[in-house]
Amino acid sequence: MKWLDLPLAKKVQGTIRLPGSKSISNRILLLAALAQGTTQIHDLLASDDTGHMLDALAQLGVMVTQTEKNNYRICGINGTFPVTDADLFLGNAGTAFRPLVAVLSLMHGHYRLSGVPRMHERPIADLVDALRQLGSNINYLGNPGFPPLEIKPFSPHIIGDTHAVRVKGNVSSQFLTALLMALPLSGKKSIIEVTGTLISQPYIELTLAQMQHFGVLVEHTNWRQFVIPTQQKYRSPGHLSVEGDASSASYFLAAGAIGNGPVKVEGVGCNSVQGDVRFAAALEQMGAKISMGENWIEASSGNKDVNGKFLHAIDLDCNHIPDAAMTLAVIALFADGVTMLRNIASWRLKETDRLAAMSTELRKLGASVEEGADYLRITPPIHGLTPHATIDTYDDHRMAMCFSLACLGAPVRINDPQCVAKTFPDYFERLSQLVHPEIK
Ligand SMILES: O=C(O)C1=C[C@@H](OP(=O)(O)O)[C@@H](O)[C@H](O)C1
Ligand SMILES: C=C(OP(=O)(O)O)C(=O)O
Repeated sequence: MKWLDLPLAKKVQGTIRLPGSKSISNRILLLAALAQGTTQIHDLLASDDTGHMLDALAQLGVMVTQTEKNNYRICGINGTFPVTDADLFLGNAGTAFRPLVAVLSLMHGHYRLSGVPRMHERPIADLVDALRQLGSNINYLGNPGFPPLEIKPFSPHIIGDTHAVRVKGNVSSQFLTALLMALPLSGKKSIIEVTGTLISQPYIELTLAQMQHFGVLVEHTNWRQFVIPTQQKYRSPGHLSVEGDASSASYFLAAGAIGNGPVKVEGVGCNSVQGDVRFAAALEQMGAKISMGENWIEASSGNKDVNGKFLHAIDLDCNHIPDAAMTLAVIALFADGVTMLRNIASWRLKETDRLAAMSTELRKLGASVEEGADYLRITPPIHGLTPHATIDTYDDHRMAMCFSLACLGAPVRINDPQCVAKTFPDYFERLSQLVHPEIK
């Protein structure tokens, strides 16, 4: 489908069972593959990003069995992949590409890793530089600093019993995640020092929590220095269930807050390990009514102000919720004033340059947008959203999902809606179960 026309919607109400978290799914797939023992995974996300991880693991010789629609059995390889020569295509999945580079670079095989053209524009030098300190043998096959990559057998630089490595934290937290997940394979004590400011920190907490499920404990000092004690091995916990995706929850919660609601999402709640649950707090700050249980969150509109607006503008540092912050940018169209979203420079390096894309598309709906190096300042249109805007999505699932919310203010056309397959293939079907077009 080349585009999807969404009619103006007025009533938004209902309950959605969320698909599994992308970030948890890809982490536990890799850890289950590396572990000793067999892991049964329940509620895995079915999407392009997890499909790439599953295919790569199968190519590397891991026994992967789908036991039910979203359930898998993974037979762990206890530290060494059986296949020592492979070409892996990983699409645009950062959560597959970066950890696999780190893990494979500590093994004794020949591997080539590539992705879609955009993946070849997403930087990886900070991770490669860190791995080279250990003796990894990685070459750039295209532009220096970017995928595709060739990995040759590991020849350790460090003869002693401690690996010490420095990694930059200010471009993507996925580089630190990749090192953390890979280094226990060495069996040595590892010390990782983060240089520069660590961005997207909740994703590191998520990494440590998943490693802990597989029996590896990491100590850290103020998120600057991480120590993996010697002789820790990944061991299967037997069974694991994947939480619902907190970033995917943001679109439905936003719909509830803009369009009366209530909208309830199930699968994620106050006990979640995902940083993006804190999107709910931002929404509450904007005036939405939020309630939460252990495994659910519900959002509905608060009280209208004198101008008939439910939602207040906010000024927020969004570094801790880089993905869900995109949803806030579209909610800003419905707020009573100027919204500032700060500290989001990493947006430029994701599925597209999200700062540029977001500014361009918000303007099509009538907003005035100031695009800074690391912020967006969004002034909503005074007289409602411009109807019948055609929104480009830049092969970015989150652009498509965020801008679907515009239909709560005006009819809108979403180009190339199928890009949601990266993390949420049936997003639009699920949305249509909640959002009811205005009946004339
Ligand atoms: O580790 C992860 O699962 C992720 C980390 C974040 O990336 P950055 O660390 O590059 O901000 C986030 O945007 C991405 O969707 C998933
Ligand atoms: C940045 C994202 O993906 P990736 O895991 O490919 O970095 C995202 O899902 O918003």
